[in-house]
Amino acid sequence: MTFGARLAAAMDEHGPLCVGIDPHESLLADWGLPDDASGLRSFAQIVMEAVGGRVAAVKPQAAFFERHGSAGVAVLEEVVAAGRETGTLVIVDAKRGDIGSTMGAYADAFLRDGSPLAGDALTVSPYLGFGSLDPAVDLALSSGRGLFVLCLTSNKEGHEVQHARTADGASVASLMASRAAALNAGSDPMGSIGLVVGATVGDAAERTGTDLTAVNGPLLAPGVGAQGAGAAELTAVFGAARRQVLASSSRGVLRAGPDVASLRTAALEASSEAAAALR
Ligand SMILES: O=C(O)c1cc(=O)[nH]c(=O)n1[C@@H]1O[C@H](COP(=O)(O)O)[C@@H](O)[C@H]1O
Repeated sequence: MTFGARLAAAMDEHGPLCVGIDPHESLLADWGLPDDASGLRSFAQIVMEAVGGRVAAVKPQAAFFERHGSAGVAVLEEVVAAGRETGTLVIVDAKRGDIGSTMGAYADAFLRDGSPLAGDALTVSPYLGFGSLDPAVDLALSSGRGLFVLCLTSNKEGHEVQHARTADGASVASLMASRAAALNAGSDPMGSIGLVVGATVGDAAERTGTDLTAVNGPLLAPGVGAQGAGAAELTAVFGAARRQVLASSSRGVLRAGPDVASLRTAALEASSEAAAALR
């Protein structure tokens, strides 16, 4: 089964929410955990116990694991394995992007069957040119995995690049979206090459001429919760494309920990809110 089909089924079953696993130093402290690999492991285990099998997806943010060195990367591998065991899709948020030949090695690490870091999808940056992602696109599609390509990001600096216009007047963001659309053409219920479009971006899709409905792929929408976006923003930003959206919240949910039951309640509430906003 393709990633697009598996994600559509998971969203139907659990609601359109991805819980971000971002073990910030401050969250580890709030949870009474040490800022080392053992604290990271406890944090990740608590999150997976709370939400594994109950939300559509989780999104471990690689940097928070990498900052603990190889022992932290081992915990990221454990999160990938826990997702597989609980039937929860894992989007590894590593935002990789490089020249094609090196991109092949990143693809091998994050998208190859049998690699311990290969979840169900990977976030990638197309700002070395969308074509530089080809090795990742090829391996994702041939292994039943997916990609989320940065398109309109939630940070305030993103417009410098993403809203810029090329010589023929098209915005960079709209070009990224049309490249994803071409890869997803004809897929049912949706393709496996998604985009990242922040829930905080307001009317950026319209202003940049980015046709999100035409993408026919999943739209990962971070920015829910801690960055200020809620139900109203999800509805306004995505409009007719809202059925493709996987809303993503990290700190907004994680703040409810470390109690497993409270964390689970926060995740399920966020999932219901996203479902209502995106219905
Ligand atoms: O690709 C992402 O996930 C991402 C893209 C984007 O445009 N904005 C964004 O915040 N993210 C990630 O989503 C998460 C947001 O975390 P919270 O603000 O705590 O919900 C972080 O892991 C970010 O790296």
